[in-house]
Formats: sequence, structure tokens, C-alpha cells
Amino acid sequence: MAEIQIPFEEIMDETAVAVGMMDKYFVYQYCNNKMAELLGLPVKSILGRKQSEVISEMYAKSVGVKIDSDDLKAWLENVERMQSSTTERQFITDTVDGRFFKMQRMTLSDGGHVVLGMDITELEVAKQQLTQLNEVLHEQATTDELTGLSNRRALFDKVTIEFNRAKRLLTPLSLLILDIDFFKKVNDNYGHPVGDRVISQVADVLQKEVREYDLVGRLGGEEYAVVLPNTDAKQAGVVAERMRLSIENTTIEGEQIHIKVTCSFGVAEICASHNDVDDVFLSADKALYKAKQNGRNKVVVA
Ligand SMILES: Nc1nc2c(ncn2[C@@H]2O[C@H](COP(=O)(O)OP(=O)(O)OP(=O)(O)O)[C@@H](O)[C@H]2O)c(=O)[nH]1
Repeated sequence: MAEIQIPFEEIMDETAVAVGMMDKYFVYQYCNNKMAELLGLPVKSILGRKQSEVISEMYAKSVGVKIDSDDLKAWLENVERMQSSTTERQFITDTVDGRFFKMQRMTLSDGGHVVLGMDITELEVAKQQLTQLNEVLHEQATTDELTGLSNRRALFDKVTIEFNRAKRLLTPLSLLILDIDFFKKVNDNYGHPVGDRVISQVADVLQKEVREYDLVGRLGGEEYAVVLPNTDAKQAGVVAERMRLSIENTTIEGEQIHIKVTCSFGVAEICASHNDVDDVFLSADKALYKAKQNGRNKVVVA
């Protein structure tokens, strides 16, 4: 059988894979065009030189692989330590000019090292765009457009998480439900857009009154809920009273309009008789109903 001659040089020059070979002292013995492009240096300035020298030149000229460190010496030592301690490693590296490469490094039986790199920039960029898009979609799915507060769904999710945690850890958890009093009159007297502004400004007031781990959400219309982890009914009543006063003292300004509104609050702390989140909402809702019955602009604790 005739011996097959494989044109390695030709293949290496045409392949999309970056290929570099070093001996056991990390001196470059081979480097194809694609690897030279990855390192941002000409082939002739790579061959016969130690990896550390090549990396230092790359760093000094701000080309090739991005080195996220101010301490090049420590960075190099770390690279060589890793290269000596493992026989194979895969990782993703990015370059100063914004490309991404999936790298594979192998130690050969003679102690030499082979480094392969595949340009995956398109894939990485698509992945980043997808992540950003997911964040936007998540934001849209959980945020109330008018007020920027959490929407009903996100609020229920949060209450569910906190409900389960509180039951497990035996810590208190309170829920406030509040509703703007006689809001229909605001719409009737000033129109729907002004009504929207009122809903939005009340949301701002509520948001200012809570701690960072509390959650204010809009249940819909002119109704809101506030989740207060680690808070018993007495403390929640104090928060609700503070919110009630703050809203009462706020004037909503617009073109030639100065509107004052009040809110009624229902407060419920979770207790043994609450089997699920719906039970807590029901208790807070009943308290809110009482607040309305008792003349509005009131806080009623269940
Ligand atoms: N501007 C505006 N109005 C809304 C929105 N959602 C619901 N509404 C209005 O809010 C009003 C709520 O009225 P009611 O449920 O009768 O309650 P209320 O007038 O506040 O009376 P009480 O709650 O009993 O004090 C209705 O007129 C709804 O049309 C909204 O997103 N924007």
C-alpha cells in the first residue's frame, strides 16, 4: 500500500483552529497563523520563544489575550502552575479586540504542551444577547408598567417564598394590603391619566417607606400589597401607619391640580391557621374591608 503523505503545514495554515505547540520548557516549537492572530503577534516573533516572553510582549503591546490583572508576574506564575499541575484543561479566553476562544490545552507524553483555540465569538455574543434579553423579559414579566413596582405575579411569588421560609424558620411575616380611598372620584373628576399619576405617586411613597428586603407590589387598579419579612403584626401596623400618614401628607401636583388622597390598610401576620398564601391574603383583605367600613384612611390589623 502506498504511503499517504499528509500535508500538515497546508492543513494547519487553512484550519479555523488555532494551534500552538511548546516543548516541556514552554518554548514555542510551532504556531499556525490562527494562533499568531489569537496572540496578536507575528509567527516569527513567537517561534523559539518562551510562553512567558510571548505573553509579556502581548501584554506590553496590548494585543492578543486579555489579561485581567495588574500584576503580570503573578498572572504568569499562576498560568504556569496550572499548566504544570494538570494534563488537560479546557477554558474560554477573550482577546483585547473582543473575540472569544474556546481553548484546550494538553500535556504530551514527552512533557511538551499543545494549545488549541476555536473562535466562538459569534456563539458568545449570541449567548450574551440571550442573557440580556432574558433579563429584559424577566423584568417585563415581573414589573407593573405604570408604577415600576412588582406586579401581582411577582408579589405572589415573593409571598410564597417568604411564607415557606417563615413557616420553616418560625419567624414572623406580615402582609399589608392597601387601597386608595374613593379613587373612582379621582378618575371621574380629573380623568384617567391623572388617576394613573396618582396611582404611580402613591407607589413612590410606599416604596420610600420600606426596607430593602421588603417588597411593594401593585395588585391591580388602586390596590397594592407590601410583604414584610421578619415583621410581626404590631411592627407591621406601625409601618402601615407610617405609610398612611405619608400618603395623607403628600400632595400630588399636576397642571393646575393639587390632589390629596388617603389609603385604607389591612394588615395580617401569618399564623397557624394560615395553610397557604391565599389564607394570608384573605386575612389582610378582611382587615382592609374593616378599615373601609370604619371610615377609610385607617389601618386595621387582623
Ligand atoms: N386611572 C386608573 N384607574 C383605575 C385603574 N385601575 C382601576 N381603576 C379605577 O379605580 C376605580 C376603583 O373604584 P372602586 O373600586 O369603586 O373603589 P374606590 O372608588 O376607590 O372606593 P373605595 O375603595 O371603596 O374607597 C374604578 O373607577 C376603576 O376604573 C388604573 O390603572 N388607572
